[in-house]
Amino acid sequence: MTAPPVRFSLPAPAKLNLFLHITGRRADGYHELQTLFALLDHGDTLHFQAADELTLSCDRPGLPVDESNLVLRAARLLRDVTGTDLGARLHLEKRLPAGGGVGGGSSDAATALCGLNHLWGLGLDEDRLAGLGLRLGADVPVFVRGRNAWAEGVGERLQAVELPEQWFLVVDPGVAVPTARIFGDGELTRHTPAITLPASLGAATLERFHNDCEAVARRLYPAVDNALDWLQREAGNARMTGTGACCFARLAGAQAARDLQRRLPKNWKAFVARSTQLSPLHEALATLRAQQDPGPAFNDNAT
Ligand SMILES: C[C@](O)(CO)[C@H](O)COP(=O)(O)OP(=O)(O)OC[C@H]1O[C@@H](n2ccc(N)nc2=O)[C@H](O)[C@@H]1O
Ligand SMILES: Nc1ncnc2c1ncn2[C@@H]1O[C@H](COP(=O)(O)OP(=O)(O)OP(=O)(O)O)[C@@H](O)[C@H]1O
Repeated sequence: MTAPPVRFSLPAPAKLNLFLHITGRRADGYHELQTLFALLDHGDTLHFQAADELTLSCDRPGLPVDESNLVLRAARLLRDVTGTDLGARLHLEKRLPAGGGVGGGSSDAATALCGLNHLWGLGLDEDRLAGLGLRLGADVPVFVRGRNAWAEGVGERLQAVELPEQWFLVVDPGVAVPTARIFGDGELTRHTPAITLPASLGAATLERFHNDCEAVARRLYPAVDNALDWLQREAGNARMTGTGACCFARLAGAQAARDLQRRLPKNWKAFVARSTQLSPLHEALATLRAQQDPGPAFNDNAT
């Protein structure tokens, strides 16, 4: 009799950049940033199953499942650095918009790294996984670490922060914004003065900060311009995340966010999400590990 195949599913949550300041540009062209990452309770799901081969499928037609997909790139990287030849059948349930600034591809990559580390029993620690993640993209480490974070450098210098639980309506303007297109634009503001991490990260503080990529994205993508204008009119505090395209507003609670979602103009897409202290990925990983933990040894001397 053969053992049942090992399988499990893990979330790949979205992020928002609550603000994003560009403070300079390095000699290699990469931009120096200061940003605040909030992890959300909404995202993709990656399904894992032990297998001889390494394969990926996805429920969203059009999203490549070849070597360009960050999930497979993460898996190959893990195989290369550890020398393992184990395989996995991976299936990606895609909810997040690609090129949406909510970190979809990066989060999928982080979930692949953490999930395969577990499936293959590699035992790599968080620092090692975050280091591998950075080789795949600037946004991958924050998802590997799984905490809301203040980020500096090109986004790789992370400091975990406590954020108040907040509800958001995130509008997807339906356009994919290539990150490099925004960072390559001649009109991008690259000299916002550096700030120190504010002592309080409540709504009033955050409203003093902005996203330097917004002006360029508004100019290049009218759908982003419309989404920001609508959110600002309806809710105030409208902001774009990352290099776009998604835009969001902070609402007083779940009900207020859902009410606003119902008032969206026809054919617009949006999702309601809550920021979480610990990434849903890490909660799920802890549950997986607990299921495998045999528990404390039986004590023969107990009365
Ligand atoms: C804008 C953010 O989303 C903020 O969270 C990230 O910094 C972008 O992270 P990402 O999508 O993982 O970006 P990467 O795949 O690393 O980089 C895509 C391209 O964006 C440009 N890029 C990226 C990050 C950065 N700090 N400066 C840059 O100039 C580079 O041209 C790079 O080739
Ligand atoms: N698993 C994946 N999911 C989505 N896009 C992927 C994936 N793997 C590779 N890509 C490619 O990455 C590009 C950007 O996708 P992604 O969803 O990460 O953008 P983003 O949300 O703007 O990211 P960020 O917020 O990190 O800038 C797309 O052009 C897509 O083809």
